[in-house]
Amino acid sequence: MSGYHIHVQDLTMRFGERPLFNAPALDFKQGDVIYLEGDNGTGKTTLMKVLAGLVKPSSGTVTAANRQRSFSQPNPLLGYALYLHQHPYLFDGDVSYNLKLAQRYSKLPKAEQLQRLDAAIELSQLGHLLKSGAANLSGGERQRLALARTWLLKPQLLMLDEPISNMDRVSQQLVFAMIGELKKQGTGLLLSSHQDSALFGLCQQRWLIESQQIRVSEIRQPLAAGE
Ligand SMILES: Nc1ncnc2c1ncn2[C@@H]1O[C@H](COP(=O)(O)OP(=O)(O)OP(=O)(O)O)[C@@H](O)[C@H]1O
Repeated sequence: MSGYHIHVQDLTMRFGERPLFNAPALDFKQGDVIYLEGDNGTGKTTLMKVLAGLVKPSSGTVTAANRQRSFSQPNPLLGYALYLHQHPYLFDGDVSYNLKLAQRYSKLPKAEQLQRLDAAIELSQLGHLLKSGAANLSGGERQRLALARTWLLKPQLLMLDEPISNMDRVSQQLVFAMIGELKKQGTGLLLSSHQDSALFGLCQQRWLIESQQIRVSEIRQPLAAGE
């Protein structure tokens, strides 16, 4: 396997006696844009946490390509695919502080970091709120800030949990545009939703959790004019 690639084999997940889902095989890699669909409580968040290495599956293997277990990194999945929670955690302090703190974790060259910071502020339309306390932001603004922070890191694999749920149209459009830009940059994206969403139009594959099975299917998008 070359590039970033998570491979899942013979996965089962249950909590106590209660089965949640199983999947014979799943692949999530750079360039993939996957729509993860399922009703409330079917296990979308849990699956993302399994792929992020935050939750151990009941059985099966989850492998991160080219990532070795080591003394300093006993769990090769941690930090491999970024996972953005539906209710993201923000740090005390203003918007600018939250962005700068994220930038510290960037491994990109300085010039690219600064370019991405400008782009993140522009795309998330947070320029007028840079000095506002993160705690005072609206729900949509919080989501935009969380995605802007993630954007700074230029992730190879990114999982977004219900990224446009409970947002007004303006925030939805901004987040949609940011996700579209990440797609153009080749970031592998796994986007969860419990309802029909405009995000479906960006995706090439669907993982549907239904009847405790994860079913994979290809999505054939209509060709845009000129294609
Ligand atoms: N640590 C846990 N222990 C026991 N049960 C859990 C645990 N985590 C999640 N669950 C249960 O597993 C089920 C799936 O939860 P999960 O959050 O993954 O679903 P979801 O598809 O993301 O739901 P939603 O669309 O409502 O966000 C839920 O019934 C939840 O209560």
